Amino acid sequence: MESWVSMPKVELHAHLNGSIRDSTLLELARGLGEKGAIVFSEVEQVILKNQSTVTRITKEVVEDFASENVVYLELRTTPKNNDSIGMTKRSYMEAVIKGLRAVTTVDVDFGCHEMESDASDVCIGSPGKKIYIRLLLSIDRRESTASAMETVKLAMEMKELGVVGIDLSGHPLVGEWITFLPALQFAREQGLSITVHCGEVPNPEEVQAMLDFHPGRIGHACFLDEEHWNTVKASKIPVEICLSSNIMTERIPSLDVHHFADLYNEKHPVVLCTDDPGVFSTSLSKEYSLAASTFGIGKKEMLLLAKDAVESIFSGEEVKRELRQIFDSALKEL
Ligand SMILES: CC(C)=CCNc1ncnc2c1ncn2[C@@H]1O[C@H](COP(=O)(O)O)[C@@H](O)[C@H]1O
Ligand SMILES: [Zn+2]
Repeated sequence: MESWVSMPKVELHAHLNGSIRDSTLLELARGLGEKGAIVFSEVEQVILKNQSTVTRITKEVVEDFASENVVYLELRTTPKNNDSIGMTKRSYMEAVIKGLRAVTTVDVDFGCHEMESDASDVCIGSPGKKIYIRLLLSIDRRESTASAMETVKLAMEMKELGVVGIDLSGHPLVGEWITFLPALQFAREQGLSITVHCGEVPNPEEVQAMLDFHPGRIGHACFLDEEHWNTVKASKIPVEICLSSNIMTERIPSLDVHHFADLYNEKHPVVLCTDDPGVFSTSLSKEYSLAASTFGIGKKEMLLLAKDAVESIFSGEEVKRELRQIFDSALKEL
């Protein structure tokens, strides 16, 4: 395990509230009583209680990813309104940003070089270990077009704080693509990148509509037919691969039939990700270890796979260049 932990890695598909530390989740969930299995809706209620919890969770999630040598993290979260406690989508996101600023174990770069003012306040920490954090704001499939649009507008206003894109997630059986399309189109026009949870359940019409939109990346891609795959491959849309998530949610019956193998063999851009490390008791290092042992991939090839993920990030050329250097030095040390 140790070599997978020490290997530099890029994480592009992690939901903030699916990444809560077990110990923190237990502490927060204690109030839920002895109910056994913890379900998202209940956890969400606990999280929604106050913004200092959001700040704490964010700080810990970033520190946990940094501790396993994730050097670039695109963290996604759904901005939430909760009238009863005076939480707005904006104040929720402010609590997230506060959490990024509270990180102490590692230097956090969240795009502060793009800040027009107050740069010294944003760029904190001491020289040494560094993690790039960029944010994706998620639209939940339960949301209306207006609510989705509100999230996109918030994302635009937060570009200077490291927001680089929009994600579409939530229960795959809820909501219609047509509801989210106007907001996603608007996001693209405004220069935001887009990733969508695509084909988590069989829904060929929606998968086709998503691919016609040509998102910057797609997540999961468990239920794509041959024609869909031809489109994905021809247009080189990178696929966020979440092995443990797909197995534990029974989207894929077993790892040996997972589409990762075909995509990897065809040199299609794939990025290993955790999805919800807290929910699926995993980590990015564990996902690397799992992929290596299941598909018989050696250390060097895994490091090259991690390096290739750099080409699929939503940050610009400057960040990519710096990340490539990190991987090149790691490759030299192998
Ligand atoms: C059953 C399960 C966990 C499946 C994993 N696959 C997923 N598919 C779609 N949306 C998801 C998934 N995991 C997390 N999310 C989204 O991420 C949210 C939690 O993170 P956040 O509150 O956005 O910070 C969930 O409420 C849900 O909207
Ligand atoms: Zn996901």
